[in-house]
Amino acid sequence: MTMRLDYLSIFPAYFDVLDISLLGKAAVNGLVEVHAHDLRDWTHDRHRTVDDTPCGGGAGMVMKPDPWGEAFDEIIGTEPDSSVHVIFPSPSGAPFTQSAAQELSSAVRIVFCCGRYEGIDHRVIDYARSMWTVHEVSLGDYVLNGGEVAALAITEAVVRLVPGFMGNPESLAEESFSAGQDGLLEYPLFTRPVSWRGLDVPEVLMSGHHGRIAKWRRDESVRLTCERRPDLTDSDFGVPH
Ligand SMILES: COC(=O)COc1cccc(COC(=O)c2cn[nH]c2)c1
Repeated sequence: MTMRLDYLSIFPAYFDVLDISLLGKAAVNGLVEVHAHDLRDWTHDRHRTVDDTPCGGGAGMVMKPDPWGEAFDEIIGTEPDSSVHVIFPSPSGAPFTQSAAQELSSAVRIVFCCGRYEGIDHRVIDYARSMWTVHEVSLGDYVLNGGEVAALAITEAVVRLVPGFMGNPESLAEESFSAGQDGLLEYPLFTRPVSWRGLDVPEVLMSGHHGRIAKWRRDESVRLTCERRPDLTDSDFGVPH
């Protein structure tokens, strides 16, 4: 099953990068197909205008609804279809999580709508919700100039989970935030040389004692998670079970 990814943006060249890197292979072996579109192709004035001043006043500009609607008609269609996932990266979206990436990895079609300026006319989102499955998602509590970088990040998080994409699916199981890690942060990783610039690999990892190694890794994951991400620990988390 091929996953079709569409990107609507006034800077479609952001997505040229998807033709190389990890995604290039997926595109080549038919797992994923990528289509980037210039929103200005659906404007009709000489200046190819996509923005206007906000109703009710305020600073900055808002993206007009008309180009989005016409682009939707052509790219997605005019009939409702809940199997199409439309993603609006936005500072006011719901936090994007690994479980959201996991769910989206089984989608047949994902359309990324990259906002710029202060944002997109809200009726575009309302219209999209009446037609498709819409996700307004935030990557974090900071503001970017547009949704393109967020769309690339979400794409990578999703496509690497598509069955058949990753060479070694086992490596997915042990990552941070994956179920296999019980929602803990990943433990520190080491490889050869055993001694490097006066810094040594922890002895336990060279002991060949798998029970002790597993315990060291679990303890490190717990320590790191408590230190860096208290939000990920539930109330009695800190108490060893
Ligand atoms: C309905 O959606 C919109 O109107 C989106 O509008 C905008 C406006 C400016 C910037 C962005 C890009 O997203 C972020 O900055 C972002 C995402 N995660 N954390 C920061 C999107």
